[in-house]
Amino acid sequence: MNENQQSLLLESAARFPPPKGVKLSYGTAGFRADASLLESTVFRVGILAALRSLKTGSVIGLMITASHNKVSDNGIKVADPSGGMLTQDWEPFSDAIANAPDPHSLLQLITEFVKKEEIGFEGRQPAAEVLLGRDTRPSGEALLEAAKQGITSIIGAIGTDMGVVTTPQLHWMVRARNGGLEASESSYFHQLSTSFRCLMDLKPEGISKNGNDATLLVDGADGVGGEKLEQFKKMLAGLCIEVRNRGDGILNEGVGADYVQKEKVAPRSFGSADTGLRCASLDGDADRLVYFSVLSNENNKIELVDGDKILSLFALFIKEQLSILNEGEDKKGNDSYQARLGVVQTAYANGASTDYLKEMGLEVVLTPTGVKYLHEKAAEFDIGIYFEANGHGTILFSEAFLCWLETSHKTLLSTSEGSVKQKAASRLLAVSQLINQAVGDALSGLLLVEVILKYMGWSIHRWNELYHDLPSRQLKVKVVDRTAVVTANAETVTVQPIGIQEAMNAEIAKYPRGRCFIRPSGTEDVIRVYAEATTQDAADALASSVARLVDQYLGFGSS
Ligand SMILES: CC(=O)N[C@H]1[C@@H](OP(=O)(O)O)O[C@H](CO)[C@@H](O)[C@@H]1O
Ligand SMILES: [Mg+2]
Repeated sequence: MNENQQSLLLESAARFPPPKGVKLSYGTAGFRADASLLESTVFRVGILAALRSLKTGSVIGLMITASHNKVSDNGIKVADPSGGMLTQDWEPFSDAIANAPDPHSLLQLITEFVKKEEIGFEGRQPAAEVLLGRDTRPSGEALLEAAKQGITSIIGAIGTDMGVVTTPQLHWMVRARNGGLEASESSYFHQLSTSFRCLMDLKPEGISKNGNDATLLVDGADGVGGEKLEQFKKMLAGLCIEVRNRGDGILNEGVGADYVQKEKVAPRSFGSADTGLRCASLDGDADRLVYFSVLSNENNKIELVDGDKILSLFALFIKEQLSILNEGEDKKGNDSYQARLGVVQTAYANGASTDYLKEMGLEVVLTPTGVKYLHEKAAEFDIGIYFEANGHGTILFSEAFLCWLETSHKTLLSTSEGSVKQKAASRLLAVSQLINQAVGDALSGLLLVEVILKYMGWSIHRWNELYHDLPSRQLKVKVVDRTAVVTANAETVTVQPIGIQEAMNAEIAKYPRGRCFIRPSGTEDVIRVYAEATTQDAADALASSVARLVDQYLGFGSS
């Protein structure tokens, strides 16, 4: 780095002093905190994004959002060239610069990192480009400006403001730009609506209705997703959507996918008048989706159709299309492609969903919590479907498989057998266009659910009957130091503190089909406890006894 660059960094960093006594970490999903604490972090992540763009020679994304957190919080996440999450190799650097106490120590960290990563400052003009987006939080505009100043304190880097967008829209745009395509909201809406229409046109004739033609009611969490869907729904012929909570109330307060999934109650503006209808809920930045239906007679209680069931529905549909494509191919010895279809879940997936997927003959892989881990694993399959129980997930298609699919789609003969197969190939190609390949996306996920329900002729209730969830309970325990809990085997086993797993095993053994694990949260200062058993009382009792163990081993009275 030359002297001009160094003095520009020192001068601009001096305008964004970090708050005293606050330690931030990149965490499960970027930096998150009260918005008033974030200006300097966001400025510094702007520098990081510009460096990442220089290093990769590609466009990078920066999204200002705190997702389902309260409206006074905010946060920042980085999108890598593929549109996926920032490479985990750069997380320690992001933590280090976010916490550097003054401009000189910041400059030193940057200088060392640039040298280690061999980042060159010469070449193309502009040398680096970062796409910026934000959700509807009032603090977003000022934070976006701070991020822009971080970007432009790297000479030759520019920041392009994409305005108020959902998190998945921004990731999609980064992926599109790096693939040489147009990165705009209209091209995103165009791709989704075109592939949606294509799938609707390919649904089999004579499917019985089962009530799935009724209006879909959507809870927009009073955030960006509701706004966008209200705009977008006009382009979706054949689907009737009513969006509620689209920004007139307080973001995430008694609304949104996180609230609905964790509390298992209907969000604000939904009630007994909606009993039995098909409803969906988005989170604050529209990267999570759950479905639900209000139960009659019971106070705001719902039938929850969570991420595990969305995953199961997708897996069922994809598997069916693959078997149509491969029918009879073994006998003929043609160039059929045995696509590897796999599903990825975390330990939070309901045990009944994992059993169901295994019974379908699918390869099921567990990873630690956090989309970055699930996404990485899903990318190892030809078709990898991943979902967290909370509704974040997508389907990834390998380049090799898509290439084969496009070729066979073209060459399939228009014999009766060929046309059936050609339709299956068309459906899979349309799914790869509809479903966001960069990151979990509530809007594209919702369209795929809707089209599959239409294809099957299923109501939300029929879908929910795929399997019955085992009763479960989640608890949080405050401890002295949550890093004292160390887990292994995708967080299913606790290796530290020593002895706690054996004590947990003794509790688990008391309940038929009992399952329980603990882990430190990556977004809150707590230990999370998850328990599952054959009855709600048993799941509650198991969770409480393990929470007591956590408190004994690690709580404030333990030392
Ligand atoms: C049990 C649970 O829902 N955990 C969530 C939550 O992470 P924790 O590390 O559990 O706090 O937030 C993450 C980011 O949104 C999400 O990926 C994850 O699934
Ligand atoms: Mg979110």
